[in-house]
Amino acid sequence: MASVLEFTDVSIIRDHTTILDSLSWTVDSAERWVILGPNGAGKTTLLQIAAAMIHPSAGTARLLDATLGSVDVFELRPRIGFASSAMGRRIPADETVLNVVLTAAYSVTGRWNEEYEDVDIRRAERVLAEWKLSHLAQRRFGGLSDGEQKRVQIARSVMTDPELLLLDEPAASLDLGSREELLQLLGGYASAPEAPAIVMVTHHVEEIPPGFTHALLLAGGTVQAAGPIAEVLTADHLGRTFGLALEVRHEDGRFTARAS
Ligand SMILES: Nc1ncnc2c1ncn2[C@@H]1O[C@H](COP(=O)(O)OP(=O)(O)OP(=O)(O)O)[C@@H](O)[C@H]1O
Repeated sequence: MASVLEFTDVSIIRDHTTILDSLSWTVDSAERWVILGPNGAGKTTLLQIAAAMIHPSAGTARLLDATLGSVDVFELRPRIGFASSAMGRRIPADETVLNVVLTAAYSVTGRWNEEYEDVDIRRAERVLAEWKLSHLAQRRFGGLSDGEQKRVQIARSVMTDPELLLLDEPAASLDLGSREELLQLLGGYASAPEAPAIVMVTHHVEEIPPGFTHALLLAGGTVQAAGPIAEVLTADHLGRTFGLALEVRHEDGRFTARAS
């Protein structure tokens, strides 16, 4: 199994504050990771390094066999899919769903004057079908529901067939039906052997799709626990990470947690 991400003693320091503290972590190509931790733990910052958007202040971050700092990030980024609400806000509201997904092939948001190839259009249509969006292909992005917009952002992030897929809180703000629909799609995608390595940040264990294999718990910029999901998402580890006594259940590939 090849590693797609390898962090060694990675720290991020901003304004004299240590946001990530000497973090070491490896993700292999067949693994699907979830990152959990309280507000301000450093989850989004960690994902930004994994997306080659920021460099470590100290330590070494290797992504897809390249070391950040000695590689052209503009060559690296198209190989990494990234969906977050911050990126969603940059998508023009009047763009059609088909074009939002299609423009990923050219790493731009908004369709300007690119000439698209038939092969890209066919792939975009296939990706839309995979994420149950075909019926919305000609609708404007800004007019979609939150749940539909999240699915479009994920479809866009997988359009380039990435080797690493990063998802920052994909189920945040969704109603129960939209969340379950998204988790079913994500679970199906994650379970396919040809899917890329996936790293997903979430606030809730209930939002972890079935098929995820590993978990990393982060608090105060340090790793509290990391490894196979069933060994990490225990009442002990989660309780320590969130600072309260918890009861955790794991049934049919899904987790629930509540104060005990
Ligand atoms: N440029 C910066 N300068 C100073 N502090 C920063 C900077 N960027 C982030 N931080 C701080 O670093 C900490 C970690 O932020 P980050 O967004 O990574 O956390 P998070 O775990 O994703 O939080 P949340 O769950 O609330 O989204 C926060 O306390 C944040 O205020």
